[in-house]
This record gives sequence, structure tokens and C-alpha cells, in this order.
Amino acid sequence: MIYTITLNPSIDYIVSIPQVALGELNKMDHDLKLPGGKGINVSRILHEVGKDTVALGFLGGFTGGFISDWLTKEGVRSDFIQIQEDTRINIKLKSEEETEINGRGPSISPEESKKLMEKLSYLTPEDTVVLSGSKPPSLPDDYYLQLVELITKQGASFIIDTTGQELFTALPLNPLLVKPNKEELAELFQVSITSEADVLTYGNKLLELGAEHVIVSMAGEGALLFTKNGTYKGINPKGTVKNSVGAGDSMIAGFTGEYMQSKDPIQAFKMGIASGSATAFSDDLAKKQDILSLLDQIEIKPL
Ligand SMILES: Nc1ncnc2c1ncn2[C@@H]1O[C@H](COP(=O)(O)OP(=O)(O)OP(=O)(O)O)[C@@H](O)[C@H]1O
Ligand SMILES: O=P(O)(O)OC[C@@]1(O)O[C@H](CO)[C@@H](O)[C@@H]1O
Repeated sequence: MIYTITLNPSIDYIVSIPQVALGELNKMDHDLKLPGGKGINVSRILHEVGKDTVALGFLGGFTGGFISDWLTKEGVRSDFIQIQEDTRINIKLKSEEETEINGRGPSISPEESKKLMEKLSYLTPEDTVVLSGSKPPSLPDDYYLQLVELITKQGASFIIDTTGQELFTALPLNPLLVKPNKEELAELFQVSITSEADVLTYGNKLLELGAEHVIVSMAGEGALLFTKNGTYKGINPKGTVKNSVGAGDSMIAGFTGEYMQSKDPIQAFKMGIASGSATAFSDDLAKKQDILSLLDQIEIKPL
């Protein structure tokens, strides 16, 4: 089973205003409310391509209700801990540029946070857990580390998509995959990344620090895959970008679903790019047919 953990889900409120005038009344062209949060996006794509998945994490209030109703309607299995406070709403403003305004997230009590830990005692070595996104500030600083330690103690494998210290401390526990984008990679090592050579240097460092596979995603410029047996460049398919929110999560879902089946990192990388790009070319997350139709266009080159 592939479990996802979203500590800080959101309703993504997608708002289109062709030209924003700050300090004035702006009328929306159109708007859309979607269930969001990185792990939830991963589970939605896994379900879409026919893989078994259960979404875990914290949900609360009317906003949490919106998300769980949506997942139920879509047939995505979930087992969230119910919390007292409302799940956040993140604003994704589509204008001349894409602007994101993300909430910090609700307060989660020690009892609520313990309940999620208890669920992990059911994991087996056949399971994989994808931990994605920010941590609400009320959770302890080492909460991700505590989760990862429990997961590895059960013999399950894990993928972690977070940033900074939380990512660094998980690396010695050998994540199956980490997927920073170029900006996150630069921030992680406190450097500026201006060339492919820089990406190669710091991507390889993540392998040395313990990751089994590393993907550095570069939005419209494709992605690089680092494995113990070689490094590869993935070239994106062509298409019109509609909403790139969740492209990175879709890439993780595509990789994970394929890797758990074939254990072939290159095939999994290809599926990751197809899923990421298909989401960038859609209003919501990608549909299975769109993902599959892009596969033939994707080129993977050894470096
Ligand atoms: N404009 C685009 N055109 C084609 N493919 C894209 C585009 N944007 C993203 N993708 C595909 O999706 C992958 C992941 O995108 P990106 O690097 O933006 O991840 P991210 O920053 O984690 O995204 P997010 O946080 O929005 O989920 C890219 O490597 C690429 O293959
Ligand atoms: O604040 P976080 O948890 O880092 O990111 C949350 C978020 O921006 O990530 C997803 C896209 O990747 C969105 O669905 C969601 O709004």
C-alpha cells in the first residue's frame, strides 16, 4: 500500500484576475476550489492511475469537511485524524504571473498529533509512505523525524518532500526518493544554483547524504534524476500550461506508483515527468488519459 501523509492540507482557492490592481476592488474572472496539500495531491494522482493508496494526516472544520467529501466522491481512500481547528485555505492567484498565498495552518494538540503516530504501528515492510508539505507550526520541530523513525522501525520505505532541516535530518534514514525543485535545492545548501553543473553537484550531495533516488525538478526546463547507477536528464513534453499547482506532487506520484511496480527508476522517472507535465497542462490535477498520452514524447538522456 502507498500511504501519503499531509500534515497541513488546504483548500486551494484558485482565483483568476487578469490584471490585479492593488488597493482597489478587483473582480474575479473565474474561481475554483480544490482539495489541496501535497500528500493529498499525491494520493489523488495515484488513485487516478489505478494504484492503491490511503491519504493520512489532519483535517478539521468546514474546510476539512470539504476535502474529505471530495476525496470520498472521487473514491480516494483516506483515514485522517479529526482536529478541532479549521484546515487552512491557500490562495492561488492566476494573473500575469502565478502568485501563491499559503496559510500557516491550524493548531494541532499533542493528543491529536499522537493519534497519527499510533496509526503508523500498522505499517508493514510492503508499505511505502510519502510524507509531503509543510508542518503546521504547533507541531514539534522534530515531528517529521519522529514519523520517519516510526516508519523505518516498521520496515516500511518512505519518500519525503519537505524542505530545510526536516529534509536533512531524514536523509540518513535512506528515503527512497527526495524531490526538491531547483530553488529548494539552493535553499537547502544555502547556495545559488545558476547552471546544470550546480544542480549536478548538489543533487549528488543528496545521494551521498543517504537518499536512494533524487529528482531535481525544474518546472518548464524538465528534471534530473540521480541514482547510484547514473544520472539522467528528462525532457518535458510540449503543451500549454494551465495551472502548475501540484505538478511536483504529481511527479512524485507518477514515480512512486511506477517504481513500486517495476522497480525501474528510469521508467518511474518517465512516468513522473508525464504526470507532472499533464498536471501543469490541466486546470485541476491530471487525468490518467492525459498522463499516458504524453509518455511517448518524453526523452530520458543519460548524462
Ligand atoms: N511549464 C511546464 N511545462 C511542462 N512540464 C512542466 C511544467 N511545469 C512543471 N512541469 C513538469 O512537472 C515537474 C514538476 O514541476 P515543478 O518543478 O514545478 O515542481 P514543484 O516546484 O515541486 O511544483 P509544485 O510545488 O507546484 O507542485 C517538472 O519537472 C516538469 O516535468
Ligand atoms: O504549504 P505547503 O504544505 O508547503 O504547500 C501547500 C501547497 O501549496 O502545495 C500544494 C501544491 O504542491 C498545494 O495543493 C498546496 O496549497
